[in-house]
Amino acid sequence: MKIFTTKQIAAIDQFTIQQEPIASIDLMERAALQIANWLIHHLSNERKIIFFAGPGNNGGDALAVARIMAEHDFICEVFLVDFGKPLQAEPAENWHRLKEQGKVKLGRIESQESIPAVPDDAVVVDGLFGSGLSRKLDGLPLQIAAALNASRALVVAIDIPSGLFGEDNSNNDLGAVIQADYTLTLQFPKLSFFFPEHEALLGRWEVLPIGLHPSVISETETPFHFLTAEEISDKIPVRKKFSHKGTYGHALLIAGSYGKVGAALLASKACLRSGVGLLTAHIPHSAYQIIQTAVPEAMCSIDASDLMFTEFSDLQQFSAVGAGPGLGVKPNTRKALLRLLEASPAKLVLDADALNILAMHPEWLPLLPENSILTPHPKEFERLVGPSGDSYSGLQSQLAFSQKYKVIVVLKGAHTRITSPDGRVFFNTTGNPGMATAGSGDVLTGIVLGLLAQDFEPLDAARVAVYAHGLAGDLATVQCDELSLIASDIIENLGEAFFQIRK
Ligand SMILES: NC(=O)C1=CN([C@@H]2O[C@H](COP(=O)(O)OP(=O)(O)OC[C@H]3O[C@@H](n4cnc5c(N)ncnc54)[C@H](OP(=O)(O)O)[C@@H]3O)[C@@H](O)[C@H]2O)[C@H](O)CC1
Ligand SMILES: [K+]
Repeated sequence: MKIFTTKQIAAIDQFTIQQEPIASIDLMERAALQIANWLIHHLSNERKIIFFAGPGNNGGDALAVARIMAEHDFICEVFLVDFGKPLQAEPAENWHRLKEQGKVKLGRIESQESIPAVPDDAVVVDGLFGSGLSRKLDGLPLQIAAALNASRALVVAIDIPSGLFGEDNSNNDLGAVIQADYTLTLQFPKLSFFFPEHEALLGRWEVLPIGLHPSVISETETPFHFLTAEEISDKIPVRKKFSHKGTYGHALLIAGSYGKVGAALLASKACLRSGVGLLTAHIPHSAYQIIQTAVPEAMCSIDASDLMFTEFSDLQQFSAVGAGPGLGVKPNTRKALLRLLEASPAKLVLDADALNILAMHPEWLPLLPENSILTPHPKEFERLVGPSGDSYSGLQSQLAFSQKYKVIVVLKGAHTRITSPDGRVFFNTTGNPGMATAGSGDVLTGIVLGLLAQDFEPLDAARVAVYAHGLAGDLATVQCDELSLIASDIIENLGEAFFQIRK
């Protein structure tokens, strides 16, 4: 699904008003009804709701929601922030409707002294600023945000917590932003919702549809997307009756070293659970019995070294190669990785120590075959590209790296993000904090490898693998607390995850 910038959303909004057609006051009412409906279903009407309304349409939404909630017998109080200019258009009309209704206590905030005390058991609806925020908070809005952040009331933000920009917050002061417990965002999540440092500002966020016009949504281009099952399900082919294991590719996994054989084991199992026809695990001699016993479905290619990866044979027979989990970074392993890059496998996924070796030898980066998939966690990514500060800047570095070396980068995290050499970005929406556990990344590498070997387009392999990996992790928590989740649980649930994606 597409993620639009706040500027694009305003344009889509205008198009909807003209083409549907719908009056802008009625579109605001539609948004307000959605928000009010959510609040009515999630809150007790014994809790007082205090609305803070700003000068723009975000404030207009808040005024309309207060009126609707009052009709449903909620105790509402509204504070309009007075910026010394009269309200315009839809916000002015909603202020008028609220006064006419006469069910809501109305107040104005003109200075710090008139900021009301907020009881701990109240609910605050933040309608100060939304997607029209033009500068970071200062003066009175900053004082209001500080007062709300100091209170223990539950805060629900309309569209976006006031003070947070929809995209680039690299120059923002995040301490000045209103900290919401819930963010009810209209029609589309904003780009900044996918960045970890904003988690505490957004709380839990939900997207409420307001019926913006489908044709303009499909015509408006954006590089930013989030992954949904609907958009990837057709990438997973239905198996043909007369197919055989040769139809589904032969993967070579180069993984494990003495003391880190588990990484090879987890990646092998995950690869096999992802539909590959044949898997050869290239492992040090000492890992042979372990792998043959624990993963009897895999064939083994045994390194001359007892301890680590130092050599490989002809790559001709393999449809995809994966390297990295548990390899270590010893000099002989580094040399062998260089030879692997020089052999230029057509489909390649690199993870963990393979990436650490690349960070030690950035001069090898140009050897990466086009459309190779790299799956770093944030620390590995930082070793590769250097520190990049906030997430927005980090995203720019990730895109630049993908474009420079023509590779797909899968940066693992709460919203794992995939950048492609053509400039597109995909954020994942599955997964949970229980997956921050040893071996979870090895499982992802195995899935990517399994899909690549079956001849998935590399970008599709990355997208399906990331989504399925997260979904399997989510399914694992149905029976098991996040705290107890281990990487093997993700593998156990892969079958059900693929099943659900296909549906
Ligand atoms: N399509 C939709 O999603 C719909 C969204 N709706 C709601 O509309 C807002 C966006 O409304 P908009 O009026 O464009 O913007 P805001 O309400 O966020 O605020 C703009 C006004 O605030 C002033 N402003 C901006 N930043 C500051 C600041 N830091 N300090 C003080 N004042 C500020 C701005 O003044 P300027 O000087 O910048 O002109 C404006 O006066 C969206 O978020 C939704 O809630 C619709 O209701 C339905 C469709
Ligand atoms: K807001």
